Amino acid sequence: MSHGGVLDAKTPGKRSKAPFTILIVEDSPTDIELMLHALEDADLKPLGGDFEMEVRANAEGALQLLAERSVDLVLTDMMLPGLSGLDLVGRIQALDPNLPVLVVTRMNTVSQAVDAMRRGAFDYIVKPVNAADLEMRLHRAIRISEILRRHAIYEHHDRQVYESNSLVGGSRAFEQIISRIREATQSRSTVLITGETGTGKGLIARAIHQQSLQPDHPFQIIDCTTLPEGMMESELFGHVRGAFTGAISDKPGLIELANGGTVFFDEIGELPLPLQSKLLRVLEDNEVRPVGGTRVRTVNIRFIAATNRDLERRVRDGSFRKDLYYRLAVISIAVLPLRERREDIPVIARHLLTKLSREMGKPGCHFDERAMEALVAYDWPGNGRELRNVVERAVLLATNETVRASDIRGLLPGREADSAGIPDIGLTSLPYIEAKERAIDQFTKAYLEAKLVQHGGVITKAAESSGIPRQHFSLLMKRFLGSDAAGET
Ligand SMILES: Nc1ncnc2c1ncn2[C@@H]1O[C@H](COP(=O)(O)OP(=O)(O)OP(=O)(O)O)[C@@H](O)[C@H]1O
Repeated sequence: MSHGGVLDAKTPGKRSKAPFTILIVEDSPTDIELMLHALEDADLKPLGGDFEMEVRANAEGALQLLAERSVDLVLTDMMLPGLSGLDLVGRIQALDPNLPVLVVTRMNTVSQAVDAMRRGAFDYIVKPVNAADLEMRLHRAIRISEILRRHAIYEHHDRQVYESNSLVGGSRAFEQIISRIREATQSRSTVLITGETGTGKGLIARAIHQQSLQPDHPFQIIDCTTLPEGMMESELFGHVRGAFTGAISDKPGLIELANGGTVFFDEIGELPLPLQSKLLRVLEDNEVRPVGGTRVRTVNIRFIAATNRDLERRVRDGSFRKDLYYRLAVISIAVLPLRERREDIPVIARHLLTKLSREMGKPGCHFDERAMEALVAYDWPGNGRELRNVVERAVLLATNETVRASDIRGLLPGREADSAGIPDIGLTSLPYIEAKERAIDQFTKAYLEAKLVQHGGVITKAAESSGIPRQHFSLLMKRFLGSDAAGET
C-alpha cells in the first residue's frame, strides 16, 4: 500500500495517478483491525493494483478529510459517536453524489442500513466482514461509480468547452436561435446559417456540434475563402497517388478526416460551381471520391454551412446551385445583425468583458452605465466580432476596473475625427481658448490610446512610432490616460 493524492471532488474527472483510496469510518479498534484484514485478503488487483486506506474514528473527522482531499470509496460504520453513519451518508451525497459509500452494519441494525441506502448509500455490508463478500461489493460499487464519474467528466468537459466559446444573448431573436440549435441537435440534418459577418455563425455551428450526439468526434472548419486555388478539390475530397504531379501518396481530404463528426463550411457562397456539384453528391450519397480515384469512400458526417451572402440571389443569378442550396437549407438559421437585436448587446458585452479581462490578467473590469449606453447606441457593422475587438481594446487600455463611456467612445470608429479637433456641440459652447485646449486634450488621449493599441500596449514601441521620446510619451500617458499605465513596458 502507498500514499498519494486522489480524485479531485471539486473537479469532476480530474484523477491523479494515485492509488485507489478507501476511507474507513469506524470507532472500534477491533473492527478496524478486522476490516483492514478483510481488505488485504480481498483481491483488489483489478482496481489498479495499489490502494491505500485512511481511517477516521468519527463522521466529523471523515468530513474534514473529504474537505481536504478526495477519496475513491467510503466504508462507514452505522453506529458512530457524534454524527451517525446515516448523517454521514447524507453529507457525502451533498458533497459528491458519485462517491460510493458502503455502510457496515450489524444484523440488528440492518433496517438503518436500508435507510442509509435511501439516502444514497450504495450498498451495505454485514458485520463480521467477510473478505469475499467485501470484494464483490467493492468491485460493484467501484464499477458503477466509475461510470457515473465518466459521465460527469463529459458533462464538465462539454460545459467548459461550451462556456469558453459560449453564445449568449437576451433578445427574443436570440431565444429563437437557441430553439433552432436545439432542433438541429435532434437530427443529423444539414444546417444553413445566414447572417452578416461577425454575428456568431461560427459559434452557432460549434454549439450544434457540441450538443450533438457525437461531440467528441472532429469539428472540421472549412473556410471556402481560404482554400488554396487549384488545390480546392484535392483539399476537400483527397487524392490518390499519381493523381497529379506531386501526389506522391494517397491523401484523405478534409471531409473524410472529419468522418463521424461535423464539417462546417464557412462562406459556402464562395465555393466554385464545379465543386458545388461534387459537394452535392457527397451530401446526397454520403460518399467521397478522391481526385484520380475510382473507388468511393463512405462517410458519416453532419454538414453545417454558413454564409454572409444572399444565397437566394446567387441562386437566381446562377452562381450558386439551386439543388445544393435546398440540400443545405434543410434546417436554416437566420441570424439578425446586432443593431436589430440591441437587447443582446449588453449581455454579449458583459460576457466578453468578464472573459477577456480574466484572460488578460485584469479580472473585475466592468462597464459603468454610460459606457453600456454608448455600446448599445452604436450600430456595430462588424457585429459581435467588432464588439469583441472594442471590449478587448478597452481592457487593454483600462487603468482601473471601471470602463467608462469616454473609454468606449474613443474606441469606436469616427470618434478619432471628433477627438482630432472637429468641435462638437459641447466644445462650441466654450470660449475659443478653452475649447481648443479641450479638443487638444481629447485628441492627445485618443492618439495615445490608438498608438498603444497598434503596438499591443508596448510603450517603447508606441513612443518610437509616434516620434516622441519614451519618457515624454510616459508623461503624456500619465497625464491623459492615468498614472498607472505609464509604469508598464
Ligand atoms: N451571441 C454571442 N455571444 C457571444 N459572443 C458572440 C456572440 N455573437 C458574436 N460573438 C463574438 O463575435 C465573434 C465572432 O463570431 P463568429 O466568428 O461566430 O461570427 P461569424 O458570423 O461566423 O463571422 P464571419 O461571417 O465573419 O465568419 C465571436 O468570437 C464572439 O467573440
